[in-house]
Amino acid sequence: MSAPSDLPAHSAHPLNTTTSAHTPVKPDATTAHPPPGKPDPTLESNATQRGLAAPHASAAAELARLKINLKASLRQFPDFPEPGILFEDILPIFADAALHEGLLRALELAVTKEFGAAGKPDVVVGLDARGFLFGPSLALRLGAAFVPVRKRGKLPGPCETAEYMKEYGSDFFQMQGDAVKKGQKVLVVDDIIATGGSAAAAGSLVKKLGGTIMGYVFILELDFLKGRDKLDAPVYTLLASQEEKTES
Ligand SMILES: O=P(O)(O)OC[C@H]1O[C@H](OP(=O)(O)OP(=O)(O)O)[C@H](O)[C@@H]1O
Ligand SMILES: Nc1ncnc2[nH]cnc12
Repeated sequence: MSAPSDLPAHSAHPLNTTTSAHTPVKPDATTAHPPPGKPDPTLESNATQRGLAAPHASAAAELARLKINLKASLRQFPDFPEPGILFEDILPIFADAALHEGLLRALELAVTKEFGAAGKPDVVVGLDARGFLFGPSLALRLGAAFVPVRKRGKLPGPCETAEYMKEYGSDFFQMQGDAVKKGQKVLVVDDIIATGGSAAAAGSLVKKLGGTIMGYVFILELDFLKGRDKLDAPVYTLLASQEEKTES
């Protein structure tokens, strides 16, 4: 049902000897990053903009190259937000215009490949808060509407509510009652699937509103938590991560 990422999980290595609990650790990058704001010529999307696209490069090759660049940019912070959690920081992607563009291109290619047979989604549903970083842009590229799932108390008007457990604690999600119309095809997107509690709660809200879930799309997956087992529609993860619980 799902399409596992084809990149190996990395192990985290401290970059320096500072002992702060929240010092980032970063995998050994295999690719040199361009400075922030400078387009990375290895990203086909930028090459295309400059008229340099390799005409014979397939979508699969482009996706594989984008994934390598994206993966190399991620950082990990041990013991955040609490002891025992190795926090995966996706924000470096958004701090670099070429990586940001590369993420959207990679997701567009992946969604078309993995979910294209089911047609175009009517709605992309993004989860509060990191699903908002790329959900609206992806929706635009796919020609779909964007609808947020928010933490409780943030949305006006009649709402549906679902309580859920996540890797660190419990919370409540809400959607506006008219945000998804009966029968609309919905793609649920978020940065990370850990225990799967957040995504499952979002899925339950979409179904309460009458939507049909085409699938779930994540940038990263903490494989060892088996979160995808909580989801009853196809799951696609762009980049693999943390196959086993890491001692920090
Ligand atoms: O699979 P799960 O165990 O449910 O965990 C995954 C969720 O946890 C994080 O969000 P968080 O609630 O920390 O909120 P934030 O996006 O506002 O930081 C992440 O962005 C996912 O939404
Ligand atoms: N380990 C983790 N890193 C970043 N976000 C998360 N959400 C749940 N678990 C997480």
